[in-house]
Amino acid sequence: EFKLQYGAQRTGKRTDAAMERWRGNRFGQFIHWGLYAIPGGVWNGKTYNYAAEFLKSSAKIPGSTWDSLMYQFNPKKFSAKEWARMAKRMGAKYMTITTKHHEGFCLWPSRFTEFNISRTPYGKDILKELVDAYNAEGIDVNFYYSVLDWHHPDWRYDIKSPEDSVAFRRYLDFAFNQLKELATNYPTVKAFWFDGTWDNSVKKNGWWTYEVEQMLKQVSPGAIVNSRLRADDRGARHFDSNGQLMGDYESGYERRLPDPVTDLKVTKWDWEACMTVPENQWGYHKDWSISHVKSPLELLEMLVHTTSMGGNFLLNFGPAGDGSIRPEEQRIAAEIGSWMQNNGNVIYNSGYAGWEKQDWGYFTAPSRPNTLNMVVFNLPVSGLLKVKVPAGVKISTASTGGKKLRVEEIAKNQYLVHFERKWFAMPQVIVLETGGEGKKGAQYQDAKT
Ligand SMILES: Cc1ccc([C@@H]2N[C@@H](C)[C@@H](O)[C@H]2O)cc1
Repeated sequence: EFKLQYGAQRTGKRTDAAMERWRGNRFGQFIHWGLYAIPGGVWNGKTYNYAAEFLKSSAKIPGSTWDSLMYQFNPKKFSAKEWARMAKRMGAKYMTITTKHHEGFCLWPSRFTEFNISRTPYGKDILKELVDAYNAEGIDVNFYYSVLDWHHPDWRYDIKSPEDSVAFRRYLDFAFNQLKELATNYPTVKAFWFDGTWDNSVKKNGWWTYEVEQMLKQVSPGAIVNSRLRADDRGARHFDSNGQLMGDYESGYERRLPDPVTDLKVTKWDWEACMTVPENQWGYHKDWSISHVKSPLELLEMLVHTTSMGGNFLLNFGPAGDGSIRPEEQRIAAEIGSWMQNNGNVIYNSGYAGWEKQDWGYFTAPSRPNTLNMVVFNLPVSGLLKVKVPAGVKISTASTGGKKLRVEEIAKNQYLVHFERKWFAMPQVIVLETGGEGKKGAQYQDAKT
């Protein structure tokens, strides 16, 4: 055990109302929007295949050239209300917006840098427009903030000299002030999503990450921070040197999900996975033909998979420089939304059931006791859905769309739910009622071999 000053401040899940609301929201919309959306991955007629929000580095663009994109930022098609309505139709309960990505450009009129929205032709406070529009739709807003800042002269990747220390301390003060400004000026914001904290400079300043967490929770009671903000006294990140999760939820799953059989450890804490629609594009890229683009159903399965393991799913949208949402993303919002309309109850306020994963799909446990959801993605040709129950649990009924299904106990703690043998265009939900005692195991004999 290490004696830590800046390690985990709590063990176990937070149980306060703000965290229960964040947990119950389950499904969020990530939005990456900044100057990078203007070139959209193309520079001087050349398409760069790496993530569009990294174009400055992949195309080796000088800082002054990149920063002058600010004078072009004037999204004629931007409507915060339209974005919020689309997110509402999709069934998102929260939205996480990049207030400042690695490029350092701020979507709000920050007092601490000129590199912000007020100096663009657009001029207005985009963050306020988004917070107001999404909150008006009943959707919570969270802020993404990149500690890594390519624009700020005092940013350092590592601390190699006394000058680095002095400069980086100025940078940490700047970032602290910006975060306090965000928490103060946008009081309805519920959570802070930190990124760009992997460099040695931040790892050597775990104290600062601890102070930021404390400040945010003082300025904004109930505020939630992700584990990615945090480094401890010894530079350990996400989990402190004693293995305790720092921050309020684990945010290590980026473009990947935990395995429902081998990664069940994640069910012990709150966590969130964030996901791109293409293989690796967070900001708007003009050419999506360069990689696989996930379909609405692939993404819907990821949402259910995540819920089944007690996590939140943050699905990314990258609006174009003119503020429009590309057709692929509109279709995703519409198709996922059509299913969530009727089946959101298997996602919202639902989580890990603790039952063994089966091939046909996922279990989710609603807050109602003695019921369980089966979300079927892979219907077997037999139409028979295998269910293994924890010892002593009995399934009393199974129904889909209010219609009862035959439930057959075939071995100790094992059932088959008899489902229809036909093709379905969307995942099917079966509600199980449990309770009472399973039949005594006596009638099932183990083979003597
Ligand atoms: C190597 C790497 C650095 C930063 C990222 C950023 N984290 C995601 C949440 C996006 O913001 C991406 O730009 C991704 C990969």
